[in-house]
Amino acid sequence: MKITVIGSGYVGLVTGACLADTGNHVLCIDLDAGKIDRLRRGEIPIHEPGLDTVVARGLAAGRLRFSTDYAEAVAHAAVAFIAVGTPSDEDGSADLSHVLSAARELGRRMERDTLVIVKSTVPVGTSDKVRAAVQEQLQARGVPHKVSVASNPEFLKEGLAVEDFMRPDRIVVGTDPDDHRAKDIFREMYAPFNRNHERIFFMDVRSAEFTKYASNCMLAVRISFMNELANLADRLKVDIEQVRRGVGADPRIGPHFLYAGAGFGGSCFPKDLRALIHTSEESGEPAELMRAAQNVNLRQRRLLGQKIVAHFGGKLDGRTIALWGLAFKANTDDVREASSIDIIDALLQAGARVRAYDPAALETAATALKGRAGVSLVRSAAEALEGADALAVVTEWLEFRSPDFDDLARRLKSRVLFDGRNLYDPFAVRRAGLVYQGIGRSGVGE
Ligand SMILES: NC(=O)C1=CN([C@@H]2O[C@H](COP(=O)(O)OP(=O)(O)OC[C@H]3O[C@@H](n4cnc5c(N)ncnc54)[C@H](O)[C@@H]3O)[C@@H](O)[C@H]2O)C=CC1
Ligand SMILES: O=C(O)[C@H]1O[C@H](OP(=O)(O)OP(=O)(O)OC[C@H]2O[C@@H](n3ccc(=O)[nH]c3=O)[C@H](O)[C@@H]2O)[C@H](O)[C@@H](O)[C@@H]1O
Repeated sequence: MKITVIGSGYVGLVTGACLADTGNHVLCIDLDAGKIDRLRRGEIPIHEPGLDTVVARGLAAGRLRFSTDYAEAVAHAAVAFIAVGTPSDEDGSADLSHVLSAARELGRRMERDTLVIVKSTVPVGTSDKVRAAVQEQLQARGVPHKVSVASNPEFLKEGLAVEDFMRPDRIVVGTDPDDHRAKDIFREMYAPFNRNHERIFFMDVRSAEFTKYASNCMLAVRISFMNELANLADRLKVDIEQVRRGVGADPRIGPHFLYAGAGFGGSCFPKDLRALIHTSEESGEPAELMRAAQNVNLRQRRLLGQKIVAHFGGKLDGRTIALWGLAFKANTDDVREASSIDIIDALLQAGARVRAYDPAALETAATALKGRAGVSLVRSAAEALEGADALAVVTEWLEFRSPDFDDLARRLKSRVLFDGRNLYDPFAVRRAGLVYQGIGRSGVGE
């Protein structure tokens, strides 16, 4: 099948590369000429495990191509994904300008009936706006082509994007109920990923759009709930990690996504929560749970910084804090809405100097932290510890999982370890002579 993908970021690039890998001829386009130049050379502009191999295979086979040209995109295929960004607008709603601009560009050039698939995360009703935007252009040109619009939200996780796309737990597809041609295209396109033919959930377009927000917001609420329990556990001298295992053993609850920590970040949970709250309140429905989840998270992102400041009696003048992890989670270079930024701000405000290291996010963090004096971004975990009083671990990268605690105790002047992701055994840390502070673990081994 010939497929065009508009927007070559985390979602568009993974979608295009994986669909090329299963034999389709895919053209990915983007407005960012620098990004497209790098992709043409086989360079991957984001850190995403395994993506380089899939892109290289597609380029070598001639099934994956990159362009900045909408005319080429439209000429290439009668199936076009829109996978551009939908950032938060000032009022929290999803900014649809990129999506609608892509739709207009398509409409300006379409020369045949086309299926437009909205993959970006968009509020209920957006597919209708996309259809209207395309049709308006077609009418202006006086051409009779038919546009069919489907919703196919993406559920991949950064850091596991290729794996998630190749082995999805579900493929949600919203079409007009009688759009059999669109459904056939989806069945054919997703056949290689649709294990046992059980993975595609066809539904109406509005329900598909809503399913995406419902999923992300459900997970966000779950994490905030665990964080709230963790903060209570801290006061009650309970170990939230033992509680997590006990709670997660109930199959009605399940063990995944129950990790308390320094709060959730990234380009999606915070943004999608804001967007659904906006939709909810605009529709006259109070979004009480979602607002609470949002507030808990804003507090949680600041918590580790506050714990550090409190440990040193409210002032960090002359202190240096080592930070391991800047990305919002492991296996990505993404620092959008990462807790590390809130923590760094709290530390700087209290007068500290920060030495921060991340295996993949140094470049993105340098941009995000521009203008903040007092932060040094360093090239290794060991370098971050130089002259440091305490260590704060913010991202759960594999290379931070088993440090030599005796060595840490020798290097850290004040011998304190703040574990923002509950990675360590507090007994082992304390045996090495370090003070241990996790999230919801004050009762362990004291
Ligand atoms: N990042 C993630 O893990 C996931 C993101 N999503 C959703 O997918 C959408 C895209 O997200 P990301 O891939 O993370 O964004 P991104 O920011 O990495 O990529 C978006 C790309 O679209 C390009 N672009 C913007 N306007 C354009 C236009 N008019 N024509 C052509 N290209 C254009 C940008 O230059 C950029 O390269 C968002 O709605 C997001 O909520 C959904 C699931 C997972
Ligand atoms: O719409 C999206 O963009 C994507 O958003 C999330 O994926 P992602 O943001 O890549 O990362 P997650 O693994 O979900 O983690 C999000 C945040 O929650 C935090 N988290 C996660 C799990 C947990 O138990 N506790 C916890 O604090 C992570 O540290 C991270 O900051 C969803 O998991 C994907 O299904 C969805 O497609």
